[in-house]
Amino acid sequence: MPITAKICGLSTPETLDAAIKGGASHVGFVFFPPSPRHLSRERAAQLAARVPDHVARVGVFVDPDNAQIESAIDAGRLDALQLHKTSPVRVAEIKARTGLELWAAVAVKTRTDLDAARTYTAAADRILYDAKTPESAALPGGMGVRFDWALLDGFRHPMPWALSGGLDPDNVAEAIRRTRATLVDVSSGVESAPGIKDETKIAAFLKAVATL
Ligand SMILES: O=C(O)c1ccccc1N[C@@H]1O[C@H](COP(=O)(O)O)[C@@H](O)[C@H]1O
Repeated sequence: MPITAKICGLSTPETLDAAIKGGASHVGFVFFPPSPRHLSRERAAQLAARVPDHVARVGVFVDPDNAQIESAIDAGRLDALQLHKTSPVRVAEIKARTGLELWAAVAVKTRTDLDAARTYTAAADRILYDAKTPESAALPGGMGVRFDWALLDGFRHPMPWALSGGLDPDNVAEAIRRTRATLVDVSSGVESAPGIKDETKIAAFLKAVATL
């Protein structure tokens, strides 16, 4: 099965184009004001217009309300929604309202954390295993925190899934070999500073994925 990749937190035409040119299957637009990657609706609309049909636009949210979601879907022409810190009931409501592909982020630090994946079976289309960030952290993701990939050994995934959390051009091949992920997601690992994507790192990440 080909390995695919999402480059998340894109905010400029140049870095978006680098992700598309490098072969990303998905591009991520963050709609969460505390994030250095947060996009205004205007900026999202400008970027969305550059994305060809074969690349999916994923909106990233943290327990959003309906108005936030609806304006972002319109502006970013979103194909899928990635929801962090959002309950299974709320994910199901959002699925019913939007009809879009829904990704439920599951924050992982211990094996027990994986149990949450099963609570989304009726609501989400994909689980995104992400590293749990510290309680005091400003963001639930996008901080380059990695979890122990061995926690996924022998775990029966209840639905399609993707791997994220602390991936970068140097470790993504090992992560894929270790976990057998077929979709990987990166944000800070292809940046030169928080919120500043690096075209060279994006290309290196996608090359590392493509050579597997
Ligand atoms: O990137 C953000 O700013 C962000 C904000 C709020 C929720 C999630 C966010 N990013 C997601 O976090 C994971 C892991 O990121 P990293 O590669 O460890 O930096 C990724 O799925 C991003 O989409």
